Amino acid sequence: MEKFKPGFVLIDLDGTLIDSVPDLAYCVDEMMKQLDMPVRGEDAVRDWVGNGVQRLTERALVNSVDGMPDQDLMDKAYPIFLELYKDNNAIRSSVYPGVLEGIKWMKENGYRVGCVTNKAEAFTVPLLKDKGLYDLFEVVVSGDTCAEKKPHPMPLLHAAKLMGVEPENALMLGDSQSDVKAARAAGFHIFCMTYGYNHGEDIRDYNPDVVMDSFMELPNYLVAK
Ligand SMILES: O=C(O)COP(=O)(O)O
Ligand SMILES: [Mg+2]
Repeated sequence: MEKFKPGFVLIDLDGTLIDSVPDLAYCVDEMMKQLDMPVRGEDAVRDWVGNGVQRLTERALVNSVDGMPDQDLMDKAYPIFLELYKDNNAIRSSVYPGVLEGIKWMKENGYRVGCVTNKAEAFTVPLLKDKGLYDLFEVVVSGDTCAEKKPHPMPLLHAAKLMGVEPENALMLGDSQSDVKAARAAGFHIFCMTYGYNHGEDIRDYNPDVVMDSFMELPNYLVAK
């Protein structure tokens, strides 16, 4: 692929910037204990992340990526999860190796960067701040910023509009099929990370433009200053 210089780079959070599963799994399992139900563990939770905390709670309750719990159970469980995650969203989570270096390289080379996530804003902002990432982004679009979440293109188009950049001139960095679908529908270029969460599937099967093992590989595809 020929190197290019997008006018804007929009980066996914969970599974791309930050390994947030340890905190999410802790909260899922504490919730399950409070409900007198079996704990689910990190491996299961890793396959369920990517569609927001409400969908994660539903999946934990039914112990499957598909299906819906009874509304009564959900009404009991979801406030428990939210309360737990409020105090446990940046404790066990960590920034992936290479992320800071990659973003620093982009900024040194004149790139403008933003963050887009399906995580609700009440959790997104404190997590990015705790990990020292928040100030790197010109725009942060959370799961409840727009009427639709990824895989819908709306959050990406919203970010591009705020930045005054045409979608065809924008690049998304993500980890999941929702990122690929949202980027394709919005007209963004899309690079994906191999290390993230994609419901247990290989992200290569979703044909992003580029697949990378680390943000350190960005200079292989993006033009330097
Ligand atoms: O599922 C979530 O809460 C967020 O996931 P995302 O940051 O990968 O969009
Ligand atoms: Mg993700």
